[in-house]
Amino acid sequence: MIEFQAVSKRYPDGTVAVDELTLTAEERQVTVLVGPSGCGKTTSLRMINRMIDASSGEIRLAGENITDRDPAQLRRGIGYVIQHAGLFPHRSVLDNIATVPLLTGATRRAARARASELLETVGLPAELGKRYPKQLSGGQQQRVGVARALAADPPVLLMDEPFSAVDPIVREDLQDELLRLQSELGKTIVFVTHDIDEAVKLGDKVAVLRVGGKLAQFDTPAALLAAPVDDFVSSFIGRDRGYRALGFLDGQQIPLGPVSTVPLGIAAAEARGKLSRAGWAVVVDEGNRPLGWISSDILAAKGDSAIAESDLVSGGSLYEVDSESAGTAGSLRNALDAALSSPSAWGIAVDHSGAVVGGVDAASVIEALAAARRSGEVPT
Ligand SMILES: Nc1ncnc2c1ncn2[C@@H]1O[C@H](COP(=O)(O)OP(=O)(O)OP(=O)(O)O)[C@@H](O)[C@H]1O
Repeated sequence: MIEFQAVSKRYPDGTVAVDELTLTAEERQVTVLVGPSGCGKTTSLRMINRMIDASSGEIRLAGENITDRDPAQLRRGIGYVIQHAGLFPHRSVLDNIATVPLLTGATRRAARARASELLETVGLPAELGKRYPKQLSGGQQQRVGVARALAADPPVLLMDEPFSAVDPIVREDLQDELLRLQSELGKTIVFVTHDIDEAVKLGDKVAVLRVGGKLAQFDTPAALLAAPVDDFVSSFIGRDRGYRALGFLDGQQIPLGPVSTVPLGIAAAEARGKLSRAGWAVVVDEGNRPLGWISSDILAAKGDSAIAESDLVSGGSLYEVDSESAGTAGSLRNALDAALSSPSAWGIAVDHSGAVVGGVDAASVIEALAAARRSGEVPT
């Protein structure tokens, strides 16, 4: 656990970068510091490993004031990942990852073995170990940066805009990977970003800072989206917050309705009798997994021939009712998106094997939201 108690940082030129910051980053959780440029995020992060010393206040790590610790020894328990990975350009990937174990007395062989293991942990193929950083993509370099920070198995990980320099798709992959890693490793992570979407996706708790280094709000992502404390926070959170807040509400209370399904290859005449009242059916494979939609109009044009894949209208997103993956799967947002993106306006609900278990429409998602509000599950 990392506790900031009334911590301030005033630089020699008089700039107050952090002003009386008080917050606790809980053990084994991801705490995100987010806010506009210059609000003191990096300064706050670097005070934790004493790359910057606070001007006043106290930071306690596992109950101990960090100023009582030797900075070098303190940093051995704290991994640090930065934008552009900060890799040594003239060392191979494996040697980059092995840096800290070598410094702390591991043999070359043990350090390299640990480095290979970590390459796999962060999802990189072993053969990349021999390359130099510039021979990797930006996303791969960031993964190596994470592996290097994990090499000494530190309980605490500080991450300063680690994914900002990569394109949005790679960035999402890296975020998903971090969530997966975190569910296995359970580090105490403090993560800095200026991107509110990244903050609410990754954070167990999110601290929104305003310029001048003042804490505006410290809350769970769900509470932040549902009830921003003031205009600054709500404008920083931005558009669509009502929709994004649905991502934190479990869809389990939505009643699933029946969905008409027909197997691929069935004769059009037979399928006609199985359409829903609105004139649609989901075509499924032998595992009852959805392949696409068929409508009365399409069937009318088919006469008596069998339904082929080329006849299908592609479906929208799927509502994954019992997904264990990180992210918004299984949430009201997932359900609403499935309904809104479906050609029939009826979202397909699937189980963990991808098989159809029912359908969901937008109205029942809205009703589930209203029920969550009545029960106080949604902060107001
Ligand atoms: N060494 C320094 N001397 C004087 N002022 C500094 C110094 N380092 C940072 N600052 C100022 O302190 C404030 C906070 O800087 P910091 O880098 O912590 O912000 P940040 O929120 O991480 O910003 P960004 O998102 O742009 O990286 C800014 O006004 C910055 O200009």
